[in-house]
Amino acid sequence: MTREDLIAEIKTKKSFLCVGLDSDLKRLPKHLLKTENPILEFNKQIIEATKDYCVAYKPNIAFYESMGPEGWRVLEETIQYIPSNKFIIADAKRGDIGNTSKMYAKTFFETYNFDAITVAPYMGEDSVTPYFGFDSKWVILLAATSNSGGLDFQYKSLTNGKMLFEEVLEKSKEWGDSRNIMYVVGATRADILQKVRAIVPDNFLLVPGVGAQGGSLRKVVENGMNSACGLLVNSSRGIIYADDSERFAEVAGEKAKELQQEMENYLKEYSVI
Ligand SMILES: O=C(O)c1cc(=O)[nH]c(=O)n1[C@@H]1O[C@H](COP(=O)(O)O)[C@@H](O)[C@H]1O
Repeated sequence: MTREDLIAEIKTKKSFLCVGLDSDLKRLPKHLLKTENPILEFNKQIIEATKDYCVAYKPNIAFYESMGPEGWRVLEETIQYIPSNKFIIADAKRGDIGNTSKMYAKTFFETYNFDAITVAPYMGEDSVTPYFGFDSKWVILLAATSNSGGLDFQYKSLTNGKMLFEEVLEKSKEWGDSRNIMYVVGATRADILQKVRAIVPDNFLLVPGVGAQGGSLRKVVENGMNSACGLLVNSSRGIIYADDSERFAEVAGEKAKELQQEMENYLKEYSVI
């Protein structure tokens, strides 16, 4: 999906919500366990219930890989089920030497037709640039992650005075631009979003960490929204596991709608729509 199409979808849906499909057999509503393919059934019902309120879906690959070949089949069928106007992110957090990265890119962009993949930048330029040879596909580089361990390296100062996450943003601007790179900045890191925006004013940011991890959507918007919105805010557990009864999909839809309505207000407040 192109940047123009993504922005158009955000304006049409009045939403910058990404629903995370971190689908775990252990957390599924019990009645689904009787169906032939519980995870696929769960995903389909979640997608049906949330598709009017979001612009993106983010299957976290670990949840599918962990099931072996059957997990990859469920992943493929899930992607096929997602409506074509949605931005689909492979949350795979890959990163390797160039020829291996190229194979990861083929896997997620060609074999599975994702729009974007999350990539760890630690191995540098030649580990990231192989993802750029694909039309309308995106790299989402980890910059300032939402987890507590994110503080171990990402905020350390380098000899040039910059923090490591700032260096990731600066350096990666030499590799791509706002048409093919997004950055992960956790909602729990809203305090550094202004620093992020000073370096990458135009790029989209993937912001996980609202809901279950406690990040504030308002703070994210105040510090990170730009004139094209520039944000995809993810919630996984807060939506998909909001209820574990037979009403789980309905409740997931309600949770997604609540976030969409808050987002619509911000999009209006910041004159994006
Ligand atoms: O790349 C990500 O999506 C990601 C980066 C990050 O810094 N923190 C983070 O939580 N994530 C992912 O975002 C999702 C967050 O899930 P919830 O906390 O359940 O909303 C999970 O799939 C995480 O793997």
